[in-house]
Amino acid sequence: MVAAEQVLDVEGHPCVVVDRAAMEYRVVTTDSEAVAQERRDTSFMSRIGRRPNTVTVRALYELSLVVERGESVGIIGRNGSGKSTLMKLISGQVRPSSGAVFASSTPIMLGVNAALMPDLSGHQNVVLGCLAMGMSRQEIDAKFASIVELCGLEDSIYLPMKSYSSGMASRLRFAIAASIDPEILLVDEALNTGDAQFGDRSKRRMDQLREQAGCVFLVSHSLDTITKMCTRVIWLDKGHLIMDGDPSETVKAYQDFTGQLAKGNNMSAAKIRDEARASLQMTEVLARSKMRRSRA
Ligand SMILES: Nc1ncnc2c1ncn2[C@@H]1O[C@H](COP(=O)(O)OP(=O)(O)OP(=O)(O)O)[C@@H](O)[C@H]1O
Repeated sequence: MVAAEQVLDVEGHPCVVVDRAAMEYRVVTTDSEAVAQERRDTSFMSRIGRRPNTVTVRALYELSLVVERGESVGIIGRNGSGKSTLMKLISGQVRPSSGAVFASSTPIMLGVNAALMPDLSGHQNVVLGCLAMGMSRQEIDAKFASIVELCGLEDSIYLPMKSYSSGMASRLRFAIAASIDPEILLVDEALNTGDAQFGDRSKRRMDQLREQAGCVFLVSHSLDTITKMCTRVIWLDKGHLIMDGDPSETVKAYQDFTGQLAKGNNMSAAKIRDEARASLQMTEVLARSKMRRSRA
């Protein structure tokens, strides 16, 4: 029930608008009881065309967000809460099962955007990856040396990708994605691997990109990093949006929640989560860029 509502006029153009987006996956399972339960819970009509041994995984329940230029949005939550799914929806890697996601320009997800070809050399993959991000051949030639320097693969850049270790491949992927200055930058820290030396170099480039970007989304399990770097924090739990607001307040509530869970106080943890969710200001996206927020 709506207790109070307010209309927000969003100034200028938002960078990202998530409009009632939800994401569910159909997955094969060997748990016959789960399949039977799903059959009991769903209508015959909705099961037409589905494979019989599959169940639905709800990665993200309906969620709306408006992110403006200048915002640095941290996304926190336990394992499996939907953080990477939200990032993939924003980057366009996957389409929502329902709802829509709009972006003012192509979002760049550091580390995973480039789909590399194992039979091609690192050099050829740099060219392909950069072309795919919309760069011209001249721009690629001009940036090639700095890409190689960033990934530190001077000795193997002309060798086939299939001869790279997984760390080397992920460094190349990062360097390709980091070679353009995106307006919308997505960083999923869990996806970035590499040794300590690369860690320093990639962090410097990430800081640079963050400063230049219009808006940044950051997934990290380091709450310190999130508090330091973000102007707004979103807490997700089991696919539900729990909190969306001030970094210190949101991180504190999340820490209280996980602290209670760690002590085995599941009821207290659930209370913290439910109270946070009860005071969440829901965003509703209205036609023609008018956004309305109402307190649920
Ligand atoms: N491709 C997929 N197919 C089926 N289920 C998926 C897929 N990707 C994610 N899921 C499920 O969706 C839910 C959310 O996953 P997601 O990766 O978004 O969580 P996360 O918050 O990023 O987790 P983590 O902190 O462990 O990286 C999980 O239950 C996961 O099993």
